[in-house]
Amino acid sequence: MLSHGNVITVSRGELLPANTEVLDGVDDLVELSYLNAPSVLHNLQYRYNHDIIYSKAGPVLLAFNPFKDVNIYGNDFFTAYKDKILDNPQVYAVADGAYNDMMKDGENQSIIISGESGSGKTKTAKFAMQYLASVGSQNCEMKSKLIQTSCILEAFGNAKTSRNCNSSRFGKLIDIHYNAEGTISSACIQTYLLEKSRVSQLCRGERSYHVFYQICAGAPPALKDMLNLKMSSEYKFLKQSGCLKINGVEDAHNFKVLVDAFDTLGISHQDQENVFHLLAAVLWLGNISFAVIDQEEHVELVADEASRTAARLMGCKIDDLKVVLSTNRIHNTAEPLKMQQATDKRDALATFVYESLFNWLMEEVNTSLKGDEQHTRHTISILDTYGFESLQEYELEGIHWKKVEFEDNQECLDIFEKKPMGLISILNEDSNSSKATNETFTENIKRHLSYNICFSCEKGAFRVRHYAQEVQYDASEMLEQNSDKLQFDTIQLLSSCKKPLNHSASGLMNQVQTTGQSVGAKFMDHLFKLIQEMENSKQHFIRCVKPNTKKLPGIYENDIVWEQLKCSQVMEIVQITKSRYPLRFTHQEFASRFGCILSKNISCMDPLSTSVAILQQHQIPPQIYQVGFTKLFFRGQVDVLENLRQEVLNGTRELENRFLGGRVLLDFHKLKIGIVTLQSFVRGENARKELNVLKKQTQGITPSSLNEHLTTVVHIQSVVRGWLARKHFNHLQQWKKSALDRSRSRRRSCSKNSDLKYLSEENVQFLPQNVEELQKRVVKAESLLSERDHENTALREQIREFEIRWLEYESKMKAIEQTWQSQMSSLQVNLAAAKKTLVSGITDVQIGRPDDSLSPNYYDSEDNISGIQTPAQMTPVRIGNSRRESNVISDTIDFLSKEFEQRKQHFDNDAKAVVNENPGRPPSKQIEDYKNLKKKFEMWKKEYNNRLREAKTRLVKGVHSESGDRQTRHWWGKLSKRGKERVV
Ligand SMILES: Nc1ncnc2c1ncn2[C@@H]1O[C@H](COP(=O)(O)OP(=O)(O)OP(=O)(O)O)[C@@H](O)[C@H]1O
Repeated sequence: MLSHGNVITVSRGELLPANTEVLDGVDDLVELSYLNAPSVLHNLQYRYNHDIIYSKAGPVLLAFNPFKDVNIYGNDFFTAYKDKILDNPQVYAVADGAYNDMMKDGENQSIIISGESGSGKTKTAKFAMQYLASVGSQNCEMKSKLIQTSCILEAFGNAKTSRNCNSSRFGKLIDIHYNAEGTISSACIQTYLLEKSRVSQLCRGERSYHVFYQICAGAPPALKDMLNLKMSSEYKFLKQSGCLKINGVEDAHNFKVLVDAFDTLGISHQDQENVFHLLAAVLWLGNISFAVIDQEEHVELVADEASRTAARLMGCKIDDLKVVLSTNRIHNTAEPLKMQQATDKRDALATFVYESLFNWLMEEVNTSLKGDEQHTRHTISILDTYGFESLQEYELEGIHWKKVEFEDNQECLDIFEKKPMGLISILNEDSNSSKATNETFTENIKRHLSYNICFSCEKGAFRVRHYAQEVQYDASEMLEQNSDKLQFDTIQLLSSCKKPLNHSASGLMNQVQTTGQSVGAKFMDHLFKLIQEMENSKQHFIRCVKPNTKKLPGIYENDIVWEQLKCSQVMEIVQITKSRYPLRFTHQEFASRFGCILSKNISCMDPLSTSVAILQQHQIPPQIYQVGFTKLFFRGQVDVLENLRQEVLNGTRELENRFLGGRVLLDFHKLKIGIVTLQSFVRGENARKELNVLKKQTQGITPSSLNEHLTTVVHIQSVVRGWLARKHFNHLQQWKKSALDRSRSRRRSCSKNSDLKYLSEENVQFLPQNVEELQKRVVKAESLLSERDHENTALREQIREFEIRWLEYESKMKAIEQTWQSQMSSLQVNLAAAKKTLVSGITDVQIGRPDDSLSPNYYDSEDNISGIQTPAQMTPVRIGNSRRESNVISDTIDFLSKEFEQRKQHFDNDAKAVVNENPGRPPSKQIEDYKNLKKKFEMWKKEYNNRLREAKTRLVKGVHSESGDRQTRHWWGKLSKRGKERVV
């Protein structure tokens, strides 16, 4: 049954009363009127069944693990909480509260997440981190890096346990640093106490670190070849627990996600390769086996695939590995090891390599998260450890309060941390002593701790009664486990390895060796540093609760939940919150914060009086606050005061803005006036300079000469104007005159029409009115004139073209004429020659000179080239026939000769006429005339040639006998020869 008292208890499986109060919409357990275990549990169950996984227990956020995806995260919810649209309990609300407090109060903040394994701490921390990364992320790169770190941390630091398939096997503190504007400047992740024994030892059904299974399943073939990587079932370290897979988890896919995260964080491919080498080396180290070599069961490393591959991947010689793992070097002598010792040494080496790798990776992650650290102002830390609250304060301050007793854990804590003889101190001392054994250690703790009521000791073990329950510890291996030392030869081996990460590992190892810190000492060191950090920040608590052990959604096990609430003392916290004064200010703080809303002048008042005066002036009910000696205590936020302060601040800001605005305006006007004055000075100066330049330029010009110039200009203007006026006048006169003439002539022709007289007079009178008309005409005439001008220009251009062509034609005609002339002269020559021959022939006939040289072929065929042919109408006459016939031939020749002269004259005249008499005739027409003339000439020439040939025949046949033949032949032969040489 339930019982109330100092400690609230509920027995396992007990049913809750049916009438327990359930308040729909009550987010905070503090609001419950019946604050007892059943009502608390009933309300939480009700909420859980309605998928409301977050509730408040005073200052603590209770987060129930839903074991399923609930749609309350992501961008929309982020915005809703950021913009205060939603304010119900949620991890985003806590993160937002921390961020706002940091910005408002300028204080570091911490979110402390606690809960048992599998309750959802890692998930909750991830959501908080995502919110804080987004709210302060103008730096998107930093945001994605921060989010990607979870993936690396989980791969290397999480494993499947019996309680949680993704259990974090290390503690972590995530520090997110912000600048004054609230933007992330950098981040840092500190990790604590990795469970390194998990590398070599696994409980049944559990797994080693996820990354081993991921690399075996997801490494690409080339990488697998390089590392000689097998399936996870081939490695002793992995297969020993009989669990290689997790339902619903894709190891191969997660390997790709891991590599992406490495890339996002800027871890080089070479470093990634080194990391994979060492992971494979750890797996192959686990497969190294030993063979017994003597009677005393000493062993030696077997040089097989496992040892060879492990040595290769670590970058050391297999012989060195063999010596280190098979012997212990003590004072320059190598002592052979037995099977267990050799196996332990091998496991220690593998474990150490993995731990060093983990630490190196964290350093790399932090290097990548380093940003603009110079501008860091404040930090929000996310931690998974529970905080503490001091209640002694109320008494010291003289505050009246209803004391809530809750079980003090100090006795239990003393067992571990009390100095000089707490468990950790004794453990450290004995670990450093060469004489200490497990037995002496057990004796020691029994002697020093038996006084503590929470401690009891048995043979080889001891028991501690913790707040939740009693735990038995096995003391037999504590000394060994507490020592973190590697043997010297192992360190030497690691230092000789070629893989760069091994060097950093050995560097880390040296550090451990020199500081000589044991596991316990390191733990305490970390713990105290953490507490210090938390104490210097404002804390926000999240308690994760696991609703069932089956890890299934929708199942709410009251006793499991109750145990967790009990262990975290949730009921006490709620009761304390209800009865306490969580909000407190020193009098100085309160007076300086709210002094602005006090109407009195506070300059001469002390802080306490000011605080009291503020409370009184604003009638704050005394039941919600108490005045201590140095501080004021409030049950909650004093909204009235906060709102008033905000109003005053807003008013002041407004006033300040206006004042500043007014000042800026004033300054602006002053500046403007100054600028205008300056501009006028500059313009004046420029004008003066220009004037000086002008003065210099016009130095030679005196005012009198200027006047003369002016007079001359005016005179010219008046002359021009006069001339224009006269011209216009003359024009008008002429027009008038011509109009009168026209009217007179019309009058004469129509004398009957007496009106014409008046009409002309009218016209004359009408003239001035027609000026406009005239002007129009003038404009028209001008435009016509300009048109004509254009036409003229075009015509001129045409004429020029014609002239050019004319010159061309002229030269052609001259050439034709020359040809003509030459043809004519050739004909003339022929004719003359014919004449001469004829005369001499006649003479020869008359004196009877014989000539045998006349050949029957005496005449050449028609001379086609020269066009010279035998004269036509020349009737051949036999010499000696008659005198009359020779006269006829002579007449014919004369006639031909005359005709030739006449024709020549005609053709010459015609040719000249074509060129000279009609120069306006287009050249093409002239060419045509020429062609016609030429045709005529050709026709005449042909006909003339026929006649000439005829005359010649007659001459040859009739008149010339033998002697004439020789002469003619001589003439024709010459003519023919010449004709061939001539070119027509
Ligand atoms: N808010 C949540 N929404 C959905 N599932 C959740 C939530 N919180 C926890 N879980 C589920 O519970 C599992 C365990 O959660 P988580 O790993 O965060 O527990 P833990 O407290 O960190 O455990 P450990 O201490 O062993 O690391 C998660 O893998 C996830 O399946």
